[in-house]
Amino acid sequence: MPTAIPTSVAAPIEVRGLSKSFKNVTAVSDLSFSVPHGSITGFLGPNGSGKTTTLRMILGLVRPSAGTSAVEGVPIGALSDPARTVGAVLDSQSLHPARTALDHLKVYASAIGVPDARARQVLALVGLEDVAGRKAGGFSLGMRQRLSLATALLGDPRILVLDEPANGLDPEGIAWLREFLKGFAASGRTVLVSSHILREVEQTVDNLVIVSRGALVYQGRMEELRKSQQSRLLVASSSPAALATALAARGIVDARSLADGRLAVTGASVDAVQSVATRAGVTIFGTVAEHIDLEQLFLSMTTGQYVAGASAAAPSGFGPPPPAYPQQPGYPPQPGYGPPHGYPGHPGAGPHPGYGPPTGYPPAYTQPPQPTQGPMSGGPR
Ligand SMILES: Nc1ncnc2c1ncn2[C@@H]1O[C@H](COP(=O)(O)OP(=O)(O)OP(=O)(O)O)[C@@H](O)[C@H]1O
Repeated sequence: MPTAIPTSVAAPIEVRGLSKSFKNVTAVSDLSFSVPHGSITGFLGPNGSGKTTTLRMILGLVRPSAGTSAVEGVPIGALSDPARTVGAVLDSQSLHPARTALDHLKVYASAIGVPDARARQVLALVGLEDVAGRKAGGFSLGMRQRLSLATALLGDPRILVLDEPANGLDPEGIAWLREFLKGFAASGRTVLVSSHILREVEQTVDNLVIVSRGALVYQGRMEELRKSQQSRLLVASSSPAALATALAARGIVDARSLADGRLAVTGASVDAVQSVATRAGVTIFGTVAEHIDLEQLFLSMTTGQYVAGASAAAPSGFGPPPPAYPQQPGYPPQPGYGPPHGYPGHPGAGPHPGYGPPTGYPPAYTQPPQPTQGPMSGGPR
């Protein structure tokens, strides 16, 4: 049985109307979202979309220009036991190169008031026990990432905040991280992990917050986003307007005119469109099925520069690719975000070897009072 993790009634992380400007740069703009209990929430957006700034505001390392953020219902500075509550990895480069992995962890363990023995425990959790005595300066990027993660785990936190942890990891490292995070969440804990590549975290996260230019463009479950991937037919015909009218009369209402004169029809088969066209006296010159995958959806939400995969296969003479794919119904930011109803545990995310109960994750222990230094790797900037 997993160790019971005491959870607060409040969401693990909640931000409301958060904004940050640096001189004339607006990094984050009126951002609101909440991270549900037990979720692995992906915080996604292109480079420069304000992810790091947001995470730093949540962690109390950057002062917001407006808005608030709360960890388990209170501003991070008001937490009575910050190291037990939240661990963070913001920058894996900030390790002392001359210090061994074990010594590095002991320094931080002492700073947050946990026993030295915890340093070896967390090294084992991240698979670095064999290099405990090696200097961090000689570590690969992947090993540094693991050591930073071990540092964040020292306080046995209920929440992990990770900024682009997959950066520079090879596929094996990414797969390891995925299993590690799933094990962490399966033990009832919560993860907020940022990335600029949806594909990188697609198989890891079960909840998403997507930002573009500092503002929210989507918040919801990964499953919902997956469901919204749909195919549409691009139909070239003698009269797109007449075809659209005839389709609408048969209940096929999602038909949009494209700039190249084709009609993009969702929710109908080629045969159905052909049959409606024939009855309406419209000649069909050609149809192309177009599938929208998650990455394209992500691009359309964050940059509006969706490139139609099917356009290359379109019959010649149909002009340029269609314009940006319109935003899906239900995607615009919705007011009043709260934790989704009936948020389930991660499907199939059971205990994993090397992490998670019953074998990997050690039972919680009582810590002495917290000193001044927090559990975050990398200091305030
Ligand atoms: N200390 C700062 N001073 C001035 N501008 C800043 C500062 N920190 C961030 N910015 C700017 O704010 C914007 C958002 O940056 P931020 O690092 O938060 O984005 P990001 O989504 O984390 O990007 P990346 O994935 O590239 O790290 C960028 O335009 C960045 O240049």
